[in-house]
Amino acid sequence: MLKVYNFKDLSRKGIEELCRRNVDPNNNIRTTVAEIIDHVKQKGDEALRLYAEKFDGIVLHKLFLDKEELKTIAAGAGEAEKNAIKLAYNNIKKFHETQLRAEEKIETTKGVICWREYRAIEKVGLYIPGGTAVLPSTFLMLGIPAILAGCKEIIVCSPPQKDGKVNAYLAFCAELLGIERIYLAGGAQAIAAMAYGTESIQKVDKIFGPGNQYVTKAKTMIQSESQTAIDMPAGPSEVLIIADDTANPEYVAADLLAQAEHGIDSQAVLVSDSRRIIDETSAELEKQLALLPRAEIASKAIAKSYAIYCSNLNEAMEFSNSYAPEHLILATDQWEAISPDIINAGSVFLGHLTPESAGDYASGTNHTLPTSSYARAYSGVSVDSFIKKITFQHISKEGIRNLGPAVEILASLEGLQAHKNAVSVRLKNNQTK
Ligand SMILES: NC(=O)c1ccc[n+]([C@@H]2O[C@H](COP(=O)([O-])OP(=O)(O)OC[C@H]3O[C@@H](n4cnc5c(N)ncnc54)[C@H](O)[C@@H]3O)[C@@H](O)[C@H]2O)c1
Ligand SMILES: N[C@H](CO)Cc1c[nH]c[nH+]1
Ligand SMILES: [Zn+2]
Repeated sequence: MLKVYNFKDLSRKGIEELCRRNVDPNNNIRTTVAEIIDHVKQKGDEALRLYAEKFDGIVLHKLFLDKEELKTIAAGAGEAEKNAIKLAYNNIKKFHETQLRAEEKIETTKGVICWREYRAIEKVGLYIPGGTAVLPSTFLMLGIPAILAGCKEIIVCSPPQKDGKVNAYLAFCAELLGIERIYLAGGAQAIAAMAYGTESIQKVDKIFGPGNQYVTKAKTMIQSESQTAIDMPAGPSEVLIIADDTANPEYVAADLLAQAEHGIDSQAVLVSDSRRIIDETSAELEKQLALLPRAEIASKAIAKSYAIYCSNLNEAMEFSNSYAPEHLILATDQWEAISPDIINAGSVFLGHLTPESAGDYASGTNHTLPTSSYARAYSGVSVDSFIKKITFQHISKEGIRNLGPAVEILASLEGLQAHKNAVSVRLKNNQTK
């Protein structure tokens, strides 16, 4: 069922081809998204209503749900589900709290003190996907670090469901997080609204959150022209599993399918030095797929996925680093020995009993992660994503005497006299006073 490539037969170009995903070769997505962005810029709320009708099949009179409405909707959430959400909330909070650490002040030269302080980004926009599946877990993954960082304005957008509302679990997350409003906007139009502002949605400084190819393309497009930053390109989910002979094919297949069921553009890759594991995982995939409610979606994603047969785990890791997966699972007893060789990955799951789903929901790490090989350069969302680190310095009398002459020379060698003067006038006063 999985198409198998032999690593040693792959040229460099062949590897590059296999690692390429979710490109938009004919610019179809770009063209659609550009139109949507333009329309939202020109027509504001009117465009949001039009797209809600076109893409989500709902005529919206009001574009948001307020605190009272969210409270009523949240009352429909069951106790077991609320308890699971609370457990996830506590673990995610515990893990993210450790990320807020003040840095030390450093005396770089006697009398010259430099340090960094963080300040929260004031206005942030969170996008919670809700097309093929509503993801309350994403609300926790974005809301918790935003609140820990101290962001003042948190705008939340999610596609309206068929009843023109959001589901009870999303509403319950809003209650837990103390977020009093959810805007009913999805797709590229929600991103454009947060980037440019409309009558009801205010422009934000940075947009966060995963989404399908339309959402991700919109994020990358608005960042170059709207003065709104983005967290990263966090598109269709993907997983790469390195599995050796110690792996359990039942677990490996289940982990591949867990990401495949997100959407038809998801990708699940198996890299193994064991032919047996590849064959048995393929058989397991067939078996498990047949039982999945979202089998149609998952089987389309699996059809675009593949396995790589390698001679050893070093080759497997070489392929994985080229692929730069959003999620990397090391399904081997050797995970401790090989994990230092990981160079590119969004989030890593070690050993046979660490399913990727644990990180998706409740272990504590963030599930908003770079896809499409952006894990080469981006990290997943964390509290850091919601803050800016500002540098400070203070120079004393002694400090300017020690540092000033070097700055004067450096300014001269760059031919920047005014820069030099800014030091010279102080040195002159410092000597005479
Ligand atoms: N990388 C990550 O961290 C991460 C985390 C969670 C989810 N995800 C991914 O997020 C994605 C969620 O996708 P989704 O579709 O379920 O929800 P979504 O909320 O991202 O997108 C739904 C919206 O897409 C728009 N849309 C749909 N078809 C369109 C079309 N033909 N033209 C223009 N706009 C269109 C509609 O406005 C709709 O409301 C999945 O691919 C999942 O794998 C990624
Ligand atoms: N796997 C997704 C990140 O790619 C996150 C998620 C949310 N719900 C389930 N899974
Ligand atoms: Zn998932």
